[in-house]
Amino acid sequence: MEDSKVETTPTQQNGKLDTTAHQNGTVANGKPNGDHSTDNIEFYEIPVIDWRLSETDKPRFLRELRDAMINIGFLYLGNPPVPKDVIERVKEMAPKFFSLPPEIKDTLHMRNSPHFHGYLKVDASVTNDRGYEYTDNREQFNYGGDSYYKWKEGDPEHLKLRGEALWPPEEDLPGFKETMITYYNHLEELSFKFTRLVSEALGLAPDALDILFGQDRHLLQPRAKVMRYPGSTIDGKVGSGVGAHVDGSFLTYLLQITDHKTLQVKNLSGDWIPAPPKEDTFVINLGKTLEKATRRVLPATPHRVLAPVGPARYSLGFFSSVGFNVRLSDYDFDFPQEVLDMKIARDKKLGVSSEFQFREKDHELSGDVVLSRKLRSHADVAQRFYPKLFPQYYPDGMPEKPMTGRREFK
Ligand SMILES: O=C(O)CCC(=O)C(=O)O
Ligand SMILES: [Fe+2]
Repeated sequence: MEDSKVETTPTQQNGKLDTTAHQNGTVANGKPNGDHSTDNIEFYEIPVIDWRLSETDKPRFLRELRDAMINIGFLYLGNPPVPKDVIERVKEMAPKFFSLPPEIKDTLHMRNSPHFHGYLKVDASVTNDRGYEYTDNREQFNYGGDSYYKWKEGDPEHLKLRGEALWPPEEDLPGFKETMITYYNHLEELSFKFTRLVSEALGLAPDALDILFGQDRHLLQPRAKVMRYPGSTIDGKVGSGVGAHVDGSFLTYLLQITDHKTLQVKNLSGDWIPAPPKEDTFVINLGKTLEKATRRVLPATPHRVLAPVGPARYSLGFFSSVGFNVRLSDYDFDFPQEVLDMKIARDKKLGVSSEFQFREKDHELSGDVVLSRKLRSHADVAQRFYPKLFPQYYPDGMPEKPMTGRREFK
């Protein structure tokens, strides 16, 4: 989506990839040579915040969380409260999806899901990132939980967004559905707990942000996605897994399944920093929905994945989001001056204005905003399941080629 695309300005140290290191499955460390500031703003490493501190030393946990969120936008959550065996099982199971025969994956294609769940093939879109032409390259399996609102005639169209995922037949991948849903349920639980800590870290009451979720968990829009990035070079160029983007989510919880060090995040100084997998952690990043809900106290952070050269990389994302009926512009949280001062200091250092302006669509129901992004990205689903809306989005009919070059918003 256009508004998730990231304009990048080449700088000396982020201008070129170290392709030698990349061949080995690693990328150049974004650190410039020589001295550099290690303060929170020009960060060169993403902090690990240990979940256990939230029980043993909560003030420290909240302070670390606040600093990471306001000044960085990315963090590792160490020792998250998800049973280790659940994580081990999902790491083993998730990649198996992609070894299913192509005809089975085809029956599970997203074009068969009114809820935008299911399989998407390698996307050959090209992202023009920093003047380099990268070819995006990944397969995905999108899914949701097993409890959801059931759409009925007369309901708003956006309520169709949440519904049953497309699962492979049990005999073809025994245990897959159960493993993926168990993981999803744990992540959903974590996302509620973690959001309360985010609220406290920002100096609000623990339940202040809950209002964005409403009362009914069936009317929320979280999603999960398993990703496979095949090793690639195209015409001698380094391939891209997914080009620079920010997530549309509230918060994203990422499990890096393989050892590749090809996830990179962009720091506030404009440098690309590696976010390598770390044992017993999730990478957490802030999405555009949270950025808007906090009027950019918490900015969404650009990131990208380079394609590995060699064995495929696998990852699993959980994207939390707000209720269908929430209008982001309705909320103006009362942050303490200390937090606002941090935001102002950050913006000053970055040379950007601290003024925040909503766009027109932020006054719409969040369900409609999300549906609109999805319809734009998936003309085939729009045509089949949203015939009333299709002509509005595609006045010239079905586009000849699938939409490419778009970054999908979760
Ligand atoms: O695969 C990853 O590590 C990150 C994927 C990502 O950024 C996304 O799907 O939004
Ligand atoms: Fe992302």
